Amino acid sequence: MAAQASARQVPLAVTPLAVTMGDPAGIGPELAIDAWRTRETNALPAFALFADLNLMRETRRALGVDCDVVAVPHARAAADIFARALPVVDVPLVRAAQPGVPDSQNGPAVILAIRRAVEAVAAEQASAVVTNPIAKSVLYDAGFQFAGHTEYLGALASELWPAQPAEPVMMLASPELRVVPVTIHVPLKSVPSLLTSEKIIETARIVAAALKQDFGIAEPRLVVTGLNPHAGEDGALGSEDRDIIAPAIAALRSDGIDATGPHSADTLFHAAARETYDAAIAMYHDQALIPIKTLAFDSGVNATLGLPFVRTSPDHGTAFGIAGKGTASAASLIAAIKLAAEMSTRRARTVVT
Ligand SMILES: NC(=O)C1=CN([C@@H]2O[C@H](COP(=O)(O)OP(=O)(O)OC[C@H]3O[C@@H](n4cnc5c(N)ncnc54)[C@H](O)[C@@H]3O)[C@@H](O)[C@H]2O)C=CC1
Ligand SMILES: NCC(=O)COP(=O)(O)O
Repeated sequence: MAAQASARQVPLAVTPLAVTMGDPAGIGPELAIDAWRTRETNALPAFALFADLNLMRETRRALGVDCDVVAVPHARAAADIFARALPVVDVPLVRAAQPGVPDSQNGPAVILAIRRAVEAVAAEQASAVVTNPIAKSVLYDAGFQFAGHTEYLGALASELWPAQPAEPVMMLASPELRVVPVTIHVPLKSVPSLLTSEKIIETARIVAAALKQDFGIAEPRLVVTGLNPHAGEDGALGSEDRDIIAPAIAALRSDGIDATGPHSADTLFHAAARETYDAAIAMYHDQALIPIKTLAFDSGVNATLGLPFVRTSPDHGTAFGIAGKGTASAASLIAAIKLAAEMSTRRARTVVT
């Protein structure tokens, strides 16, 4: 007899989120303090910050804000402390961070904070991961082998959840728009050779499943962009649209997925067009991210789909130019924290054991 599926209810109210410090010289530390300080007005769930304890105390002191910073031994302990203090799981840096001055010597601690946060979810001490921005080139100098969080989280998922599939897909989501780049952190000149029908199909399947599971959309509508101007103009302006993208859409449709295209990317993001779909699958990074960062820089959230755990992040980067000044907006981090809580709540309701 087949094993009967049953829903496992994770007690989310007492399972904090795991938030990472990001680059300690960027705006991540001050945004985490800002998010904590607005926890009541923004109705934020409890979170534990995986960061250097001294960094957080120094950041609070430099900003001159009221925020008690308390060390906790693990993420779950944050639940009892969050109402009165910012709970920090200490991940020590090797050198004191200076706002706006990235230091690759601190790269290993930045990477370790991400790993520790994911391990906390694997150990059911945290319900989801929210990452603050990292500077990729600084981490590359420290020997980081992955293009960004998205790719690193895919590797961590395979290591920590070996029995579950992990195919990380980047989505940027806001109330105005959801976009997904099929190719992510690659040079523009490599995009045509990396695009395959299989990659587009796999990405779109993951997006359709996530729109149902994580966003509660029963019948997701996808649009797929072309690669070339005017989606190739019947092959006159490039063949990828006709030979790679169109067959992928046909395969998705025959699988019952409501996908249309290839559409001209330049006319897919105006207000009336956005009403016609739940997510736009784009062929490369800037094709997807320019429209959402233009429309929704403050509310945009980067979510990694296709993993056995929930991960979100603000849509912006480390903003070294304004780090330490206390002027950075925490709106996108706050939106990321809220979305992580919503996504993990939805998943907890449908976890099958
Ligand atoms: N999730 C992540 O880890 C991401 C990391 N990055 C990294 O960030 C670094 C810098 O990238 P940039 O392209 O310069 O993008 P950026 O987002 O750091 O900065 C772009 C512009 O937006 C402003 N800005 C960014 N966030 C802001 C905020 N919260 N409040 C007010 N103004 C804000 C900055 O001051 C700057 O003028 C790169 O090394 C990149 O790898 C970029 C995007 C995402
Ligand atoms: N431009 C988006 C970005 O760089 C975020 O990448 P990741 O670090 O979340 O993979």
